Amino acid sequence: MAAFTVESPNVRYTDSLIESKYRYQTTTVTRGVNGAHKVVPVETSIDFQTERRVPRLGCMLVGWGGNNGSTVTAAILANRLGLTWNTKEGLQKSNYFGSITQASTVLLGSGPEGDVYIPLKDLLPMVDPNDIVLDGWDISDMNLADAMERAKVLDYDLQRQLRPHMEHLKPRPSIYIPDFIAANQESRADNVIKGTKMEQLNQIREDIRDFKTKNDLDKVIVLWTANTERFSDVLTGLNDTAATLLSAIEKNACEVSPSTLFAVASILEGSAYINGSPQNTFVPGVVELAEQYGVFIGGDDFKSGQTKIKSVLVDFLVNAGIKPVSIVSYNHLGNNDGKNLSAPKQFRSKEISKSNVVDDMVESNDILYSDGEKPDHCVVIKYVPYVGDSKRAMDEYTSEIMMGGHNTIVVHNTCEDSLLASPLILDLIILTEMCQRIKFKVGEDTEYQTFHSVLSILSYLCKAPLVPAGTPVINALFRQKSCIENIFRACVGLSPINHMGIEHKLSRPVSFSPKVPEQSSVDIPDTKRPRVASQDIPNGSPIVSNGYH
Ligand SMILES: NC(=O)c1ccc[n+]([C@@H]2O[C@H](COP(=O)([O-])OP(=O)(O)OC[C@H]3O[C@@H](n4cnc5c(N)ncnc54)[C@H](O)[C@@H]3O)[C@@H](O)[C@H]2O)c1
Ligand SMILES: O=P([O-])([O-])O[C@@H]1[C@@H](O)[C@H](O)[C@@H](O)[C@H](O)[C@@H]1O
Repeated sequence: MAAFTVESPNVRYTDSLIESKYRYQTTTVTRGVNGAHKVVPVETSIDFQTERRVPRLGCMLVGWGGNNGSTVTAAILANRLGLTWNTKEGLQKSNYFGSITQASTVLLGSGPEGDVYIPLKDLLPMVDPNDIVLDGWDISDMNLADAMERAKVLDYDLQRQLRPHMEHLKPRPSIYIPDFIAANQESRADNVIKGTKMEQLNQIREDIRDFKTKNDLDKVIVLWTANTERFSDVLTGLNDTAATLLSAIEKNACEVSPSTLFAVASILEGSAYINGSPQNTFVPGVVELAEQYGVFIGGDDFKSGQTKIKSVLVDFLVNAGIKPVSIVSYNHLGNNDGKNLSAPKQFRSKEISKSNVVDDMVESNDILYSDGEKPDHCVVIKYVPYVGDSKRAMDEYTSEIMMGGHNTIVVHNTCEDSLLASPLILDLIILTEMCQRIKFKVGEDTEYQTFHSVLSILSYLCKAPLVPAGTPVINALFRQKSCIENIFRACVGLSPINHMGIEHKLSRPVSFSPKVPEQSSVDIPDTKRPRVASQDIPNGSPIVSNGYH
């Protein structure tokens, strides 16, 4: 049963669709000749159409046998089986903490009983992670039970219960080109596809088809969680267009990376492709191919830990009128990801994706920063085997405050790297699939369209968000979350949450609910009834409650 239904003349539910007629309001700003801004409020009608049927979804992970791949597989199985396990702190239950779709709530609206929150996953009909069918590739042939043990992420008592469910899961052979990942990975590569690039591409395509047919799936999404590659050169005639890239693959050109081959194979099979690592898989030829085939691509690099905090903290500082001038971020970790990143070219890919994350916030404030001015920003990662997957992140933020003062904030974070990334993998898959079922018709347009192939709504989950050419890159975390929430709200005909709360700020109460029917328009199960603020009284005139009254 749906968690709520919207009663509005602008929203229609059919057996297969949710249709909403929406007024989209934006503001266009241009700079006039005299330098003053000209500001025009713009309103456009948008008809949204969302397919209600949740498909049978499969996901293929590239790097399935790695720490992230084995951990997310274990987490899905443990949740599906409802497993509990003993730890020194007591009994632990399976959960999906860290996933915005599964473990975060959104404000639906307010009513006589106060604010009502529901899980993000209930805003629209989304795939349940427990139902995702998994498969994948790895250059290491280790089965998933052994891979989970190798990863040393999950408690022993949980591993013990999961082993029989994971032993039979074996990654398919993958594409290994030693030049793209660190030389220290070579000993893992015992499960590789031989042949030319064209033959390798065809094998991956065949694998996707095979997985889809054998599991009777409606859709497959492919996600790269394999090792970080070095950046590829982008060259005219090699990978600058879809045609040159396909021809380069036919000619077995060296500079086509394994991840680019996976992306091309997915696109040709009509499967969305997501890049959880920092390398430039999405060379211009891949982007053009995705546009030609109308397939979603998204990335780059999971925004899991230190960078996520940075995209909150710097947003807060700059929006508070405080000027960050030096950001120094140090990391050490001892998992295989850390080992791979100890090689300079692979580290460089990560350094690039971790470094641009404050750009939009800095550029938004020309009181604090002059044109082109940026804070010093230094990113260091060191491999320390002993700490395993338990990543240490240390950050120092130094800012200028009023009248020449300085404010230094130091953050120390210790956390299992793969338990941060696994819920992001789920969100990326679930949100991508959800977006595949949304269509919209803008203004006078007579035909429905889908989102652009470059699925920038995934920015929340990515360190270096990939966006359609010419559109803004947003890194600030709460702007990114609002984007997801408000687009999904629009699909069910609800206006964006604007936090104005005018109804609570009036000196003379007036009714704000002329269209709300007698019975609440929102059907909420009793367990989800909101807590009622004690100061709420029926006639709408609020009692001041600030701790003194
Ligand atoms: N854990 C996090 O918080 C986090 C955050 C952002 C990005 N990432 C990125 O996610 C990726 C995976 O991280 P991890 O900790 O699982 O690393 P990992 O080294 O444990 O796993 C990667 C797996 O990929 C396999 N592999 C390498 N090249 C391959 C290829 N061409 N085809 C198929 N398999 C291949 C390896 O054998 C390994 O099993 C890394 O690139 C990492 O930088 C992780
Ligand atoms: O998400 P985050 O903590 O900023 O970044 C992390 C890096 O700092 C870490 O060194 C790396 O191994 C992880 O894969 C991840 O990219």
